[in-house]
Amino acid sequence: MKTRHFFWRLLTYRPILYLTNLLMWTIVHMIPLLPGLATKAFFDQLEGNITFPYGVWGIVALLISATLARIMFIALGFLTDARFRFRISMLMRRNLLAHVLKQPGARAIPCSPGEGISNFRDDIDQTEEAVSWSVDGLGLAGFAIVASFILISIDAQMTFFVFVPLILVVCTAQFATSRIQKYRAASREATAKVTGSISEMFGNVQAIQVAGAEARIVGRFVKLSDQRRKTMVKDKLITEALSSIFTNSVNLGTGLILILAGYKMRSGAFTVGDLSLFIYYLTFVTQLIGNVGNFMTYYKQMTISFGRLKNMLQGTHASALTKPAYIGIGKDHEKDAEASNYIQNGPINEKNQVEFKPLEHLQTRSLTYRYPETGRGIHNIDLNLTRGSFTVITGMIGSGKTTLVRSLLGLLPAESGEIIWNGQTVSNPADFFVPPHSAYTSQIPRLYSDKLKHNILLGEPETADKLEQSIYTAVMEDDISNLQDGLDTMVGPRGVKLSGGQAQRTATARMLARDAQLYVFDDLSSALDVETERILWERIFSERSDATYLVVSHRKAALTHADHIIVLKDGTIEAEGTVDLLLETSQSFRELWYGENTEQDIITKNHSG
Ligand SMILES: Nc1ncnc2c1ncn2[C@@H]1O[C@H](COP(=O)(O)OP(=O)(O)OP(=O)(O)O)[C@@H](O)[C@H]1O
Repeated sequence: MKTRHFFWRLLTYRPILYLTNLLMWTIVHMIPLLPGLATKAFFDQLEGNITFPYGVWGIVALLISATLARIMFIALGFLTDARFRFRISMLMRRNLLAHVLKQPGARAIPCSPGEGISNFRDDIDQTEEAVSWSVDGLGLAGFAIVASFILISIDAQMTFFVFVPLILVVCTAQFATSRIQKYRAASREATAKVTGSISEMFGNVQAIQVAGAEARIVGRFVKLSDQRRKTMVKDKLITEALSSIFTNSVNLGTGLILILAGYKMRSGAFTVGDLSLFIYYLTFVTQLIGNVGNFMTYYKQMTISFGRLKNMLQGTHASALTKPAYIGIGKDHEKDAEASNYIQNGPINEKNQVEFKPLEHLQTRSLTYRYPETGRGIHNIDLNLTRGSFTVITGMIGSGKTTLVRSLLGLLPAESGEIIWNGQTVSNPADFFVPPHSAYTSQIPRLYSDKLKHNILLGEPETADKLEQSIYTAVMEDDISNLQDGLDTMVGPRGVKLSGGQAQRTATARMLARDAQLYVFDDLSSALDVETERILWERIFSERSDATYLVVSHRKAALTHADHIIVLKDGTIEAEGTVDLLLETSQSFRELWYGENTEQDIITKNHSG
């Protein structure tokens, strides 16, 4: 989609509101034609060139009325402008957020969270600004046409000198366009890097402290800030230079009018009234030039912002940004068919519309995903899970276990292959693999700054039985009784007030608080001791023996329960079968099995091999 199409879609998002806004600002810009003529009449009356029917006071009354009317229309214009611009920016932010939430979880945004925030804030503001400035065009053009007509009829030569600056400025602005784009893109990128760096620093304070890396991190931040300073100065400089060209070319025009008028008035061909009209209109021509210049600059800057917003969409058509949707303000939403659905189900209600199908058999055929950055991942994976089975995926570090689980669940977009649930292909795994079809605990638990209870329920209705049961199964009951506020304990940002094991079990309890056909665990062992993990599996089996399990682990506690084990190596299945079979046939499996207490040896061996 080209920038102009995007721009047009924004203009027509709320057509009546836009047209009302356009009308208000057209009147605001056209009204000055009247006081200009009244001022000319005032001086012509004083000079005795004309006789105005209501005398000098009639002219003064006309001037005051025109000014008051203009003030009123400016006020109305601001009201309509605010209503319009906030609607379009909210629509874009809403649609962008909905898009991010719909993306495969592990690839939701193509940049750091800080850069993402910068896209949401600055690029949308920039777009809103450009669209908002477009309402001045019609009124200013109308003013220019009528004013030129009047001025040419008085003195064509003088009129030329009024409009020379305008022509100059338009040419200069066109010439400077490529520079503006270049500097704006650089300053946006530098700002996004600084924001990204701040968010990374805040998110990793502990890692920075324990590595004693404060000085280096601050040094990097200073470097990024310095780059930003340089690009911002260039950006600001060219913007201000253009604006100064706009203003000064008009000043030049005024000077020329005064010199020319002096000569002409001496010969009596030009009246004081004519001069007042030229000077009066020139003020508005100044505004016209400034506004045209501003609009051109904002439009160019919007082109950059649009490019960055498209990048956030990761290949989805840019019309997704302007798709009409419920935005939560104004009366319009009541008419919006989506509104009631949205309020009940949230922005990604497709998930709730997938028909529930109890699991009998789950397969993957030739499932492949490679990370674009490294080309590593998984290749041609065939999985077979039957109802009630316990399948363990194991393998050395970096062998592709997490990638496999994420690709299956739609958290990564599979490059090729098929996922088949009860013989039917799952077309959109990200929407399908959620409760009640499946529940998932990731390797790194994601907790929110909220009560422990709310972190487990995460929006599920609070039923004491379910909460208690999931806490017990996740072996958390002792931890909760030892916490000062029990289930009401605030866990802090990202769960920092909990130990790694407590956070992992909170995430497990969250998963178990949801009824699901398939439970997927990605490596509980990273934060659980062997004994706690053993108890956890025992409780899970005694309470949910009918469910199906897919578990990433290299611990005996999980491997001994497995009906089927898959050994991954370099993203492909190296061996599969039961513990006994694999102990006989797979060297990698033997290393994992016998090396449980010497994991470091395996890591070293794997890396050196
Ligand atoms: N976000 C990423 N971008 C690029 N490459 C990645 C990314 N995540 C993982 N990889 C690469 O893909 C391969 C498989 O990684 P994956 O995380 O699936 O392995 P794993 O077996 O789960 O490892 P671990 O046991 O450490 O959890 C690795 O070589 C890794 O370097």
